[in-house]
Amino acid sequence: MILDLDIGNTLSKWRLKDAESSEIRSRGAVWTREEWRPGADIPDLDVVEAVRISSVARAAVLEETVALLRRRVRNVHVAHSTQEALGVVNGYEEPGRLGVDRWMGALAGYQLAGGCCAVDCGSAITIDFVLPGGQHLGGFIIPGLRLMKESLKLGTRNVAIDPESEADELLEPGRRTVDAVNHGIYMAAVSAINRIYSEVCDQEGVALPMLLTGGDARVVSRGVQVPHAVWPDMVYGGLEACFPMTFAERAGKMSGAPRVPEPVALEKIRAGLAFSMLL
Ligand SMILES: Nc1ncnc2c1ncn2[C@@H]1O[C@H](COP(=O)(O)OP(=O)(O)O)[C@@H](O)[C@H]1O
Ligand SMILES: CC(C)(COP(=O)(O)O)[C@@H](O)C(=O)NCCC(=O)O
Ligand SMILES: [K+]
Repeated sequence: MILDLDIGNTLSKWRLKDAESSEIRSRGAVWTREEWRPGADIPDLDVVEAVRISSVARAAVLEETVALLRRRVRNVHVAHSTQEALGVVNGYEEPGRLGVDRWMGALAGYQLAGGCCAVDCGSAITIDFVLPGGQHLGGFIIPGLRLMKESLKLGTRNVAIDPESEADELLEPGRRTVDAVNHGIYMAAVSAINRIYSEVCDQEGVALPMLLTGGDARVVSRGVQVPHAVWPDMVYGGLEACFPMTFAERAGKMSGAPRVPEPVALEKIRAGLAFSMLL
């Protein structure tokens, strides 16, 4: 079995993948803050022959996790943000400082769609752009939904936005604190994503397919007007592309990859921008 780890600032997600069939056997998540201890809903390492890790947590957490795993597993691969990989050139002045989860998302998005806009709705919401030729432009970072809520200190932190609630419901003025907060942070997130996407596509003269991932992707997806696809395993896709092990991965196939969304015409994006400028 292959154990893939996506260690974020809130949750450490893991996924067990069958090395022969490429089938995903199980998955789970534990809070990143706590030590990464066996038994706490993580898989039995005896069945694991290789581990692939994307981590943005503190170096100490990663070192501890790698040390623990190396005692039990032969192959442990740790992903890093590099100057270039798989045809993508890192747009950061200091490539190593780009969050590894963002780099994994950019690589997976490029392998799937070529040029793309990769949005990861986690502790932070990150929005990255890769041009059709593989040039990563850098991106934008805004607080994630939970962080925005916590910053308000209005005691609404644990009241998540109901992923099943109607999108237009979230456009209504809130008549209770929790609704005022949830509608506000939802609009902040989706408005930023819609506008940033349009501005960058306008600047670069290309309409890019958008791929959405992260724990809040389902909620945010409902408000994103840009044609997009939700790919929960996009960060894992970057690990599969960087460290291909199964037959399917060697053929460039990434688990759970969605059909590439058809962007709207650039003219339409530009018209939308012009109109929003008039408001
Ligand atoms: N089981 C969960 N526990 C905590 N947050 C969750 C959970 N499921 C979804 N979320 C939402 O997803 C976000 C964390 O998503 P994730 O992409 O895992 O973050 P990160 O990669 O930054 O750790 C939280 O901000 C929260 O809004
Ligand atoms: C921006 C992030 C905190 C997002 O991480 P996440 O929301 O997945 O926990 C992470 O990508 C990170 O630590 N980046 C390093 C700084 C940068 O990308 O510029
Ligand atoms: K993430």
